[in-house]
Amino acid sequence: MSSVIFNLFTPRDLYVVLGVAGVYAVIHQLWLRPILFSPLRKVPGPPFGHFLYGQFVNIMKAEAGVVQLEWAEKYGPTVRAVGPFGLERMIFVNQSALQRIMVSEWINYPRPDFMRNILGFVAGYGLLTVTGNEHKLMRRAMNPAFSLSNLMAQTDMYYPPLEGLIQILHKHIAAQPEPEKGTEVLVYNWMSKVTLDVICATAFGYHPDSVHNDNNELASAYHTLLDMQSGPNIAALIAFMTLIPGFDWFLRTKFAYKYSKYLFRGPHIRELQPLVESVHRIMDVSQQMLDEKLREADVKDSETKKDIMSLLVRARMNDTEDGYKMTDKDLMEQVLTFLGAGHETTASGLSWTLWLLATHPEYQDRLRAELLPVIEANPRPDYRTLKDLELLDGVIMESLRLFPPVPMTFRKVAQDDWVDGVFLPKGTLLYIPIRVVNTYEEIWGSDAKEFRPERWSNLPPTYNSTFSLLSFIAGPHSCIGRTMAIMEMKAIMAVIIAHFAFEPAYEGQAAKPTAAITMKPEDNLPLKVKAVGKLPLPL
Ligand code: HEM
Repeated sequence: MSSVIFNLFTPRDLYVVLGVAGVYAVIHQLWLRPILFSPLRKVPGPPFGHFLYGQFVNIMKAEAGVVQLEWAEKYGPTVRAVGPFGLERMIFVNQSALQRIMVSEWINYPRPDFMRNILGFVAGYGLLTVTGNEHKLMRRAMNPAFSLSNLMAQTDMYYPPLEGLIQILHKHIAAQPEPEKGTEVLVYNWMSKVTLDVICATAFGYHPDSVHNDNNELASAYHTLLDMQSGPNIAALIAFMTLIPGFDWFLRTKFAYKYSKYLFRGPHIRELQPLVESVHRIMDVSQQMLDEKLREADVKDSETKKDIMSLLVRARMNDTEDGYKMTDKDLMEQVLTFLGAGHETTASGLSWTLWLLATHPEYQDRLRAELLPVIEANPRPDYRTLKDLELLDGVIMESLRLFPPVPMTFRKVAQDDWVDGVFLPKGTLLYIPIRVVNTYEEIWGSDAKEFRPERWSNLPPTYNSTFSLLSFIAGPHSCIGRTMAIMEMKAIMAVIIAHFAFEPAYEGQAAKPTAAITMKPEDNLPLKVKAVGKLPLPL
């Protein structure tokens, strides 16, 4: 047979045929499939866009979620858009679709590989990356550490770093030539230090004191990592992770760390050097924290420790019904996950809350009036006290709604399925529209984009407690740290607003959210801060 083919075609002819087939495959992937053949081509949505990058260019230019919200408002709750290299993505806003994707059929909608690789590399191959049965078992093992009783017992741990910040800000202001005029601070940087100290205390019983210590190893490594978070850098990382199998694993090796200066040179790749270095520095400190936990586990008084890792290490010693046990390696990945998932998200949430209060002074004054008597009575309010403060609750929830620290996430279709009457072929990419749903007029009303904390005391009839606020998403992969994050934000906001007033740093200042994995302020949010009230300085 092969000799017949060789008699018909010369090797040159074969090269030509292969070349033509290759060119056709590229044209098919880039244009013919999305325009003519894809089963999704008739779903309403924006035009094709850039000939190579589709709508990706518009997405990258805008704030996270804004373009997608415009599409949902223009084309309806089911939207299809073409991304880079002809790859389509679907957006579903309706509750029925979100219910299927995130809750009832969640196993058929895992996180896509590129996302798991990136998350695994920067935030550990733990709960954020596992899926299916492995996820069920891991989550079950971790749930008790996030129980309400444990969170209530941890509230006290929020205050030492916060009180350190209060003292530093008072000193800064007092040192100004005209203290009554206040001083300018980079709000995000301070919130990031406080939340790093809080997560280290609550998750590991470790006290880096980054609020006082500018050179703290962990804080400076995160600082480098977060400074690199930009749309183009994330896009480049996605491209590397998709095109080079095992690339995330390679970046984690000691070899990549040791030779990063030589390996990562040249355009688009040089950003990998600080990234690899900071991830390895974070891994080194995480390993030290874990070693300490494992040593402590043998000590008798470790029974009294309430931090999350102590609970996980102790739980590992007991037999479980399903026989699931975390290995030392699993525990190490969880350390990275708690640091990655629980620190910067909360810092961004707090920063956006202060931005909203700085630009809505009437709410700031009302909030302070609610908080002052509480903080005067007890400078370290407990869980129940914080939970019952109505305006504080409205302010935090409204901030998480308008500026969700994770503005979107992705899922892929594992097996062909139908959602809201649309056939989704295996492999289709789904954009989970967190910020879109949070500000969708059909759910929230015509003032959906406005900051109106009182709406939380009188929610619209279209509101659904699981699917109308997606800041922590829904279903088995929803944020395990949700209650902890809200509590921590409330405690920090209560004390800060009782002590200080915040104003925009300059006239015409605008919010500048990054369009990367998390939505932090691009300029680290400069704000003017002034001392208010006559509360005693924390000891
Ligand atoms: C305001 C703060 C926070 C926000 C907005 C937030 C948001 C989210 C979102 C949207 C997800 C789902 C991501 C996805 O599936 O693609 C998630 C998952 C997760 N979050 Fe959070 N988070 C916050 C704080 C925390 C804290 C404090 C912790 C832990 C101490 C934490 C730990 C996790 C973990 C482990 C997951 C993975 C859950 C799973 O797949 O089972 N988060 N978070």
